[in-house]
Amino acid sequence: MSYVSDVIEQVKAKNAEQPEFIQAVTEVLQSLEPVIEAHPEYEAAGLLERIVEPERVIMFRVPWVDDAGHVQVNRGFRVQFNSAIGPYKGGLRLHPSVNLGIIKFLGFEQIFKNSLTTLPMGGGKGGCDFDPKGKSDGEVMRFCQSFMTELQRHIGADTDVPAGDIGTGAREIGFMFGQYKRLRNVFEGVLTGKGLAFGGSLARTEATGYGLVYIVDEYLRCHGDSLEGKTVCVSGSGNVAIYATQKAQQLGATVVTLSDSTGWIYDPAGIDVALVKQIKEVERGRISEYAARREGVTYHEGRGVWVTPCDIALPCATQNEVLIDDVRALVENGCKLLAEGANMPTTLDATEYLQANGVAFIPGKAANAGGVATSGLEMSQNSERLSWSFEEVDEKLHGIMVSIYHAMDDAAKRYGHEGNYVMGANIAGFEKVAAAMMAEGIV
Ligand SMILES: NC(=O)C1=CN([C@@H]2O[C@H](COP(=O)(O)OP(=O)(O)OC[C@H]3O[C@@H](n4cnc5c(N)ncnc54)[C@H](O)[C@@H]3O)[C@@H](O)[C@H]2O)C=CC1
Ligand SMILES: O=C(O)CCC(=O)C(=O)O
Repeated sequence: MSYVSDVIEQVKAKNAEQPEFIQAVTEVLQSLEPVIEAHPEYEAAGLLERIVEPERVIMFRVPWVDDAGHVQVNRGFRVQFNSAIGPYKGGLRLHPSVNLGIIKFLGFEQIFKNSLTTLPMGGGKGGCDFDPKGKSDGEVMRFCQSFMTELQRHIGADTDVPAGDIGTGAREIGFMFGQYKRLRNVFEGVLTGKGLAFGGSLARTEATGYGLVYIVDEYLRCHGDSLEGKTVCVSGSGNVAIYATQKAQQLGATVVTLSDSTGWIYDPAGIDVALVKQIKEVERGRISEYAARREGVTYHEGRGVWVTPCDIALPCATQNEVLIDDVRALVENGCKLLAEGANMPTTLDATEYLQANGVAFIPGKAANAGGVATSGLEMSQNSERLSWSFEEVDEKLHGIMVSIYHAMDDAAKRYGHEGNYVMGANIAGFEKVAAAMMAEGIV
């Protein structure tokens, strides 16, 4: 058995109840096989055994009182996965499905994604099985204060810098920042995605969605094509989905679908972004309301976005939302490119099917890295106590996405797998982390 297969088996045995973590590790390690073969010193240094084990896992009680006066208890997590190239960095997910395995998969992916940005950020992720949906602002505030009361002792601007993810937007980050400052008596860039009035960066809100479209645009440009006139399917209707839709349409594409956990909409005229923002960001309502308010739109219960014919698919909701039947439909309908806005939205078999059928596949750790890259730019602004203009941040974001495309494309070519961006992104992200871990000794 090869060193890589051996470590994958160890991870499966040790983490049998964490399927998403096993899935992420399997995908990354398998694609690193040629790099590991070229570097026998990695095995001697136990590099892979160390990289799949978080440096620290923190799990804690989050008690809070709801509006009816009842005590509620949730389970909070922070996985500080790898600090070889910088302070831990990664979002906080608030969703009832959150468990240790999901946070570990997200933290593991974050190591390589953050490395791809070229900025000095290690990998981490956290969250809680709390559901902000249907809660009052007061309940969300009391929850966030309780969550931060424990988390604050483990984080800091040079130690670990959390941010948003599913269920954690500007409101939640504001409440958490307020509690951190109150308990630690220090005003520092301990979180990113902050409001503009207290150290947030312009363009961080838009960054993940815009970055996704920038990398797609660079891929198309390098293949003599563009977004002009393309039909695009997007899933989700949160932060990433909204700004990916906006940028794709600004560059001449028509986005015809969006979804949430209850259903999806088809709008052949192209999504009205202002209406989605009103429903999702202001009213915190359901995507079904979009169909009720706009002519010519159909609403479907359940999942099903990927049966819609499109040139480009951008899954922007959650993990494992693109299954084998979905990709069969996409291929059948002539889809030419899938880029992951969400983290690991495509299952392993679906990914392989796309690659085998000539669909370009850009994995999340490259395609959605614009969010954390702009968080890195927010950290730089906080450190120098300055704020850059929207145009300046957006231009840097664009440059980073273009460089990620070429880093992943070059790495795939260097190892003889041109066009395999899963391999390219994993290898390019791994190389810097591996070099740092080797230099830092057995820690
Ligand atoms: N916000 C960010 O900067 C970044 C987010 N991501 C990833 O992008 C994805 C979306 O995150 P955000 O837009 O920030 O979250 P969000 O909370 O703003 O939106 C999430 C969207 O996904 C939908 N969704 C969640 N679970 C679902 C399910 N089981 N089935 C169908 N739809 C579901 C929600 O209804 C919502 O529309 C996640 O995978 C996240 O990890 C990745 C990089 C950065
Ligand atoms: O902006 C950040 O620090 C984290 C973004 C994130 O959670 C992600 O890239 O999945």
